[in-house]
Amino acid sequence: MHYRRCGTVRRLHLLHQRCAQQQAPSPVPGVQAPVLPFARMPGPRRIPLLGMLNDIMHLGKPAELHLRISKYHEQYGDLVRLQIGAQKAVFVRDPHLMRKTFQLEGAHPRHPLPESWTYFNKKYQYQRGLFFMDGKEWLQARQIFNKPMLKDFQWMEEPIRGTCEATVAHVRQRCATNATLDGLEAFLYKWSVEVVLSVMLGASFAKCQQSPDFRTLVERFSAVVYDIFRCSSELMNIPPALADRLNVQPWQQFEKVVPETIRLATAIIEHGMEHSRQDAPDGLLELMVQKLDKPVMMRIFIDFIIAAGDTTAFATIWALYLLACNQDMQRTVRAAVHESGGLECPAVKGVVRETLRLYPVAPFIGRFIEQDSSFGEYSLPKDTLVLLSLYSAGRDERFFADPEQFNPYRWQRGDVANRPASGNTPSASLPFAIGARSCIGQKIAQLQMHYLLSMVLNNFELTVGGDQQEQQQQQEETIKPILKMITVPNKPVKVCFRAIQTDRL
Ligand code: HEM
Repeated sequence: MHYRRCGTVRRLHLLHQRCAQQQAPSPVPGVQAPVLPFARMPGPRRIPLLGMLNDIMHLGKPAELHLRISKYHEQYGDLVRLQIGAQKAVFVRDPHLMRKTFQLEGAHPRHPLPESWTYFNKKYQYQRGLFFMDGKEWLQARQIFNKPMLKDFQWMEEPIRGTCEATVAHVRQRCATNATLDGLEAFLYKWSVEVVLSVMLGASFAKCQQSPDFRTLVERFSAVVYDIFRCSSELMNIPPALADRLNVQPWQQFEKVVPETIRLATAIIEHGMEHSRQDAPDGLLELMVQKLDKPVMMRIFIDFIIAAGDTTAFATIWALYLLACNQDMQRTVRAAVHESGGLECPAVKGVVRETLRLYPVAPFIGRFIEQDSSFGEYSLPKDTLVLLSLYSAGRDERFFADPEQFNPYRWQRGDVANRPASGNTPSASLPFAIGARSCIGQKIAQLQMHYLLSMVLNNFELTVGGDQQEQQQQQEETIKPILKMITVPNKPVKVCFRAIQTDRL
């Protein structure tokens, strides 16, 4: 599938780059380039009288923020200064400065939080998990999970593989009569929730799954976690205090589903603990029970599931979509999976990296800067919010050759043919962030996506949009990424899974 940057925009971009180069202070060997004041950083002008209203208007529809920011980068360059309400903010597209952002985050990195959640947490004095913690409390909790989840994570392979096998068997059943898997989002949500539960409970998860009560709990739990995503994304369009005051429907629903999630999560944990293998505990829950009080354990557990649900489900939808739209590449990757005989061959890893480059689930990772610093040629005041423009950087031809092309092989070392003259720049795509506060679920997400995609390629041929060629073309042409907290398709993606003869999973 090709998306091409329009010629005029590209010309404007090159023109701007040239102007920026001309304006930049000329570097004299041995002499540090002068640091320009923050106020000189380019960006759209703020009209003082309109203040906040102007900020909101020039940012446009929240669902299209990634496009608006891309336009600003075309217009102003790799750094764009913006005032968002009272907050000084900078959008950055340059890979070197994106990495530098994580060096400026300090020992207890702070990131922006979704307003609907912070409002809700405050209203109900509700304590949350890792994503919402700060300072020492965050660091203490985080240190418990770094080693088992990011460093020595091999123990997670078995439970995750088991859950993916069960999911693919389920797809086979459901697609036996109708190749289009209806309700793909909800289906993959349940899979994400089950994967995290299998990591939490270890081998006991399969045992718990034999109980119909437990299965009903998990089913219900996945549904409410999905509801949470739906309401919070609708609440993006309205300040939460106003949503609460007007008692709008998504707010009412939000207030209903959050306590329900807690109730169900408690029931699941209690069931899991009751049935866990006391002789050989092998899940994360065991470690949490040893190291954390029950209330803290609960909130971290629930937040793992909330963080896992939408991110992995939608990243996988995008991966399936890209494979389904690119038939030749799909066949090549399938052949590579067959040849490797495993579930994590470089081609499949490339599919995941490529998917997250084109559709970064979190398109604007943010960090508040800990102290006055220099940033490129500018100074950056303490507490400035730096936002990484992952969507724009991932589609920039300076960093990726033929950037709109889905090419999982560009990530393989030594693949000279697919490298741009200036080289591929992997650090222009940081979908899980880096540094002390990067995604704690990165390995879970990667393992589960590698396994599921390999199994799917072994078992099915993927197409989009239904049986008719016309329907397929329509889906390819009209599916666009929009922001609903994370990057999602603007309408449901229809993927057809046509079973192929195989003796492997
Ligand atoms: C494709 C899937 C995923 C992507 C792209 C993703 C991306 C991210 C990113 C970019 C962050 C950093 C956000 C920031 O600092 O502002 C983050 C944080 C986090 N992620 Fe993920 N994530 C994914 C899956 C998961 C999964 C499966 C889990 C389950 C454990 C998870 C749990 C978390 C948690 C708890 C945090 C907060 C960490 C902290 O603040 O210390 N994520 N994720």
